[in-house]
Amino acid sequence: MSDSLERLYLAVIAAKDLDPAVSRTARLFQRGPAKMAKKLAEEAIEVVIDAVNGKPDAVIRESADLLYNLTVLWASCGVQPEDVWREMERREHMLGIAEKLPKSAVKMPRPPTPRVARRPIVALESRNLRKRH
Ligand SMILES: N=c1c2ncn([C@@H]3O[C@H](COP(=O)(O)OP(=O)(O)OP(=O)(O)O)[C@@H](O)[C@H]3O)c2ncn1[C@@H]1O[C@H](COP(=O)(O)O)[C@@H](O)[C@H]1O
Repeated sequence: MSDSLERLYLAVIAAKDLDPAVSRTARLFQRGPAKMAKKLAEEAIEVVIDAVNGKPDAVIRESADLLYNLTVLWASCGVQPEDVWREMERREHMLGIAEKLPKSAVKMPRPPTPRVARRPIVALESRNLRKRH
């Protein structure tokens, strides 16, 4: 999967300076990051709608459009696919470490003890009390 995304990213980089009249990618670069972000968000919503409506074939097609628009946005903000893979590897490594830790080593923080407001202690001594007659 990462190979095909890298090829797509390179195709996007190669197309971004073409004539906007013939290249959708060049058109997106001409319109700028806000337009790219809008297209990405629209594709994400289409994926979500198709998934909720139980249309896996449409989810596949819209996911391919989503990934195309994601690579366009990466390219526009100077993010390379390797940067994303590196972050994914970092997370995988961190989770691997967490899985290997013995359960006893993982200390759960204690819930804070509720603080009860104390009333001042007043000594009641009967000899100081005046008797009512
Ligand atoms: N991989 C893709 C790719 N995936 C999806 N898309 C396009 O993105 C569209 C999704 O956006 P929309 O649903 O909004 O489509 P639309 O409504 O028909 O189009 P617009 O209103 O946005 O013009 C799809 O219909 C595809 O045409 C892609 N366009 C280009 N590429 C690749 O990008 C590279 C550069 O291509 P050009 O941009 O054509 O130079 C080439 O390698 C292409 O294969």
